[in-house]
Amino acid sequence: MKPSDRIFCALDTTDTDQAVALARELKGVVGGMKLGLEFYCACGAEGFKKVSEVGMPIFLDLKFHDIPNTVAGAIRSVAPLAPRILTIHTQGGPEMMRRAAETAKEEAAKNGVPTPWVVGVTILTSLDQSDLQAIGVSDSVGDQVARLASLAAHSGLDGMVCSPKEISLARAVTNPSFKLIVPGIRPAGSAAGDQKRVMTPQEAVTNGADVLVIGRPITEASDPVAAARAIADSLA
Ligand SMILES: O=C(O)c1cc(=O)[nH]c(=O)n1[C@@H]1O[C@H](COP(=O)(O)O)[C@@H](O)[C@H]1O
Repeated sequence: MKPSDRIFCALDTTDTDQAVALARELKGVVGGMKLGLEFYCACGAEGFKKVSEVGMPIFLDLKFHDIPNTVAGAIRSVAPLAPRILTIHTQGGPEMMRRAAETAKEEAAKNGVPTPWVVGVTILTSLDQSDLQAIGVSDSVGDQVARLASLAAHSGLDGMVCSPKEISLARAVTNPSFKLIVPGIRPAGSAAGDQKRVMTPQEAVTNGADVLVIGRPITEASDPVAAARAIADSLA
């Protein structure tokens, strides 16, 4: 695997044509595309299929967070799209995570497509210690991420989403095949925006990230392909 294959570019847009155009330009420069709530709520499964036709792995990031039966149903609904990675929230609890992982396997077999990695979002990278306190979590961010990482691994998930700052803590409680998907990535000098727990792409990979999720530092650059190439080169 080339180092740049680790990069999934977040196409946070409501415009299918724009997403397809950028996916075509970034093909071969990064490893895959991430389509999330903004894109999917506007463009739906049809939009997903158009981006998928470009021929890169797609990370479908809908962060399912509901009761086990509803999350299993949502996974059945998107399974025919054959995403490479799917997100759910670890805070849905162990039974929800177990059902999600089982359903993804069953549906992939039924549809004759590869099973996606079902990965659990832990503590969003836009939150810091004071935000956690505001929602009644008195543990440190690191302790809470480690707790959710262990729960996710024991509940049958393929991996988890965390900030680059918690990679070592997550690794310490999971086995090496457990995938660490890492947003909150900012090349030196780029604006953090709403992200609070950030590191550079190089630092995240050195710490052990399997996948880097990078949006605005690429999509809002004056030359997105050059920006993606510079990030890829920094990993080589
Ligand atoms: O699940 C995610 O991908 C995710 C989890 C998280 O904790 N933080 C986070 O930023 N993300 C996603 O990662 C992407 C980061 O985008 P940028 O901040 O523009 O690089 C967005 O599409 C977010 O939805």
